[in-house]
Amino acid sequence: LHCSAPTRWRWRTSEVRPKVEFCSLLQHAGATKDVFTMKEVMFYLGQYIIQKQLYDQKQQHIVHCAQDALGRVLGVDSFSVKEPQVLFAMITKNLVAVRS
Ligand SMILES: C[C@@H](c1ccc(Cl)cc1)n1cnc(-c2ccccc2)c1-c1c(C(=O)NCCN2CCN(C3CCCCC3)CC2)[nH]c2cc(Cl)ccc12
Repeated sequence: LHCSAPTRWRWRTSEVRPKVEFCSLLQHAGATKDVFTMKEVMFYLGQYIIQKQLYDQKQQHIVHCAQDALGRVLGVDSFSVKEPQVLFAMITKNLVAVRS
């Protein structure tokens, strides 16, 4: 089990406030608020990646974001969705806990 990934309970209950630029990405994907559960953050990020076609057509678990705001926010040119720990570490840098 990925110890750094939020436990299932925290996934749905604790709320986070994304930092400004990160929040505009989520709103681009259809979010209409500025406080989310982690589950919602991941849902909207998934939608963002799909809408902007950032995933590799051949290897669909690879996301290329060097030319996108997502890359600036996460601080990487690409990542694999098969490395949740790496992903959570990058994403949590852009979140402020609201209610643990
Ligand atoms: C299990 C989940 C996940 C969730 C969290 C983590 Cl840390 C890793 C992985 N996941 C598995 N593949 C994806 C994925 C792959 C390519 C493009 C978009 C999403 C996702 C991601 C979801 C999501 O909410 N996923 C719903 C079901 N997915 C199935 C895959 N579907 C895609 C398959 C490739 C072709 C496009 C659709 C999209 C819906 N949210 C994410 C946000 C980011 Cl920053 C990165 C990845 C995802």
